[in-house]
Amino acid sequence: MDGKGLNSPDSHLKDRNSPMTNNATPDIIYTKVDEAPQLASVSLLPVIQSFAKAAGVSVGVKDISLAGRIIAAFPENLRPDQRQPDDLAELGQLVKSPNANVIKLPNISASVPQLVAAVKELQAKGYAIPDYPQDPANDAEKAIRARFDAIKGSAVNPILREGNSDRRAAVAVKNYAMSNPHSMGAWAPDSKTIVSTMAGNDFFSNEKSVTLTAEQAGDARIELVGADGSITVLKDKVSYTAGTVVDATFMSAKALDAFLAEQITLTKDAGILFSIHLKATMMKVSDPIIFGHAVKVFLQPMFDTYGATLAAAGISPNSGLGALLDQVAALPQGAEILAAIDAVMAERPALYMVNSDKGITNLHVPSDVIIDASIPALIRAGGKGWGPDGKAADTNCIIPDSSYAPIYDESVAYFKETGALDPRTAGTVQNVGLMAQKAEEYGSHPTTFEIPHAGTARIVFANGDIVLEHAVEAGDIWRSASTKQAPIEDWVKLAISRQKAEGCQAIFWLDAARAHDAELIKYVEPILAAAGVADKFQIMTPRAATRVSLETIRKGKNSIAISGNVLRDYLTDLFPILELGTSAKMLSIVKLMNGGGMFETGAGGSAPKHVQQLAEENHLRWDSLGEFCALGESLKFLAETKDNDKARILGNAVDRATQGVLDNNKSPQAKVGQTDNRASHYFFALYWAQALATQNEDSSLLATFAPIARALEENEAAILAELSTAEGKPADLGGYYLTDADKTESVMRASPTLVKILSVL
Ligand SMILES: NC(=O)C1=CN([C@@H]2O[C@H](COP(=O)(O)OP(=O)(O)OC[C@H]3O[C@@H](n4cnc5c(N)ncnc54)[C@H](OP(=O)(O)O)[C@@H]3O)[C@@H](O)[C@H]2O)C=CC1
Ligand SMILES: O=C(O)CCC(=O)C(=O)O
Ligand SMILES: [Mg+2]
Repeated sequence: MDGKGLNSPDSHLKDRNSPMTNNATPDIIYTKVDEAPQLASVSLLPVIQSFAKAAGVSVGVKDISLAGRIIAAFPENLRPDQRQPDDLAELGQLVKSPNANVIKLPNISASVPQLVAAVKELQAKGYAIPDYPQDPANDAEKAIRARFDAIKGSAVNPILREGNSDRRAAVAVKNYAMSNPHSMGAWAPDSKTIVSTMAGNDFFSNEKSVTLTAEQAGDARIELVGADGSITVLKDKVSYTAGTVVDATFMSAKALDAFLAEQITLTKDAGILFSIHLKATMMKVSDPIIFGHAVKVFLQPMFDTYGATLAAAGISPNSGLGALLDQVAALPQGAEILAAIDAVMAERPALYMVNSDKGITNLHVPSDVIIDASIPALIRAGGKGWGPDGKAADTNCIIPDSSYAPIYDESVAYFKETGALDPRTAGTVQNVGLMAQKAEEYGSHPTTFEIPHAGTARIVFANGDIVLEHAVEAGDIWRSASTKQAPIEDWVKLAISRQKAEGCQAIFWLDAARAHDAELIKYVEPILAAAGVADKFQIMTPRAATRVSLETIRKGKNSIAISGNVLRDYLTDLFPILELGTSAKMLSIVKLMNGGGMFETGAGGSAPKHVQQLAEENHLRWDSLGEFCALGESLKFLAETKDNDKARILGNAVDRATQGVLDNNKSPQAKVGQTDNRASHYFFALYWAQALATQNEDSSLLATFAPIARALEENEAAILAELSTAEGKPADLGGYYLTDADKTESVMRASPTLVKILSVL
């Protein structure tokens, strides 16, 4: 793709996006993202657009990629032809309108190393984007840094997710997984794998929470009162509405460091791998700091000697060992410090590896090990992580904060006791997640602070009330999160309707002993009682709910986990990865609170490993099943909201095509020579056209698609041959964050025969 917005006048795909040429909002918005899902879109989107166009449905594109967002943030630095509009801001408005119908693919939530790399690539391509100021020295740099900070981490999802989350495996997908089980590692009862978490002085144990009265609502201030009474304003204005649940908590830096030091010793003594699992992208302020502590404590003897030198050179451990090694190498004392690092590493426990062939450790990049995907993959593998010797080994999974660690601890304990889950017979755990309007920790970015000096951190509410305050020390990580009343009520109602639809077990994963959860329970119980459905639901701590849910699905039964935002994220990778092998196949619906719909594709990420494989051997293993499911839902939603019968027929045909891809085993596989993403899109198009050609509800659609189906059938061998000619050889995409449009197109649309057949529509 080129750097221009896909809806900008000269953008490459624009010419084919004819529905975008008129000014009306397209019926459906598809998102341009990054990495593997974006590569897949270059092949799949033209299929979708041409089929939809033939049915009078327009599909437009908005660019929410990392590169696109960076370009949109610095218009004054760029030539007019390089600029592009702020599509994310536009989409952020659209999702608040009842007309919204968005298909949202996973985008990069960038860590600092990813952001820096993307900027470097753009600069090399002639975009005069400023450098990311690691340590802003003046107001101008602070302003630049603020723009980058708005792009960093989970900057897209919190803006678009104006509704709560309904994630589950479509019935066809679950049935397929049961009859075609993925491999599961065996769990040994004597596995030494453990989950370790802080015993106190963390976010969980320090949490305080309050539901605001009308008097307390309004503009509040967050401040730090020093021992001498001096007041440092941390945030001068946060606005709250009545009924909002506001939490405040902190993690003690001293307690964290002591915990990490203990874990290093414990891991070494146990002879297992050391691994830390965080969400440095979604918790973009707190978790990179925690990650930095881990890097620092791991390398403590080196920091004791050279810490001041590193600090003077502006080198922070928060960006990870990878960046630190690069920066240290450039120092005059570089060789000496690198030798000191090697000496420390030799004494430390072996590290869990991201890529043992390339020497990339758990501590290299804060966004390489993302807890929602990393721990489930380890559990799926029978509790094994990869060590530096390239061999699988038992692992200490360190999750500093204890709020959510119990779900993994209980899973590990359960599988040690009972052995791995059997995907052939397991039921499913669906999720209803509280997520709308930046609920809970999701929205805590602007209200998280690394405390500059000892004192009392507190929130002063509009009427002067101070109900949330903590004695803190320098370096402590203090954070406040809030959850509005309307999203909470909407979430409980969504849970009621999902439970009614499924008729299965439904559990609110809430801990009455946790301050925040206790406030939520005060909302949940009366709503359930008023609806007369209290007996259909249970409320359990996350640990107890984990055990009960695992026992339920082991019996082949189903459960609905009704959870807060972080657990939504964790559970919608954990259960799918165990049940289906991956979370990419999930149906992920966001019922927008103002009436629109957003259909996310899968529950996972942007699979950087897959891009690497494509570049090395021109095989893309990305599975677009999530996109197929989202497309079907989006079309059916369009049919309902706009009373569009053709959209309904198109949507039902998508479901049949998806079923066809599954039944005929046409999903991508891992190796060169096997079906890949592009070939699976051909089969999807074939089955979609066949479904439209064999329905009897709309004769014009039948007339349009019968010849298309025939042409696709007749040219199967030619198309597959064209798609596979380049397999096994390197593929040049002309970039990573900003790939070259023509090069990417020639890789991803490698069958001229297929392109020609679609061009008829
Ligand atoms: N909603 C969003 O926008 C999300 C974005 N992200 C972003 O994605 C990036 C990578 O995150 P990470 O935690 O590594 O998670 P990913 O889900 O991208 O990757 C984990 C692994 O899951 C498997 N996988 C994921 N999707 C697919 C798919 N469609 N088809 C086949 N396999 C798949 C792959 O494993 P294998 O090849 O071994 O089968 C992959 O290596 C980060 O930048 C993160 O911020 C992450 C989560 C959600
Ligand atoms: O927003 C993000 O950074 C990641 C979101 C995610 O992982 C999810 O919603 O499952
Ligand atoms: Mg996730």
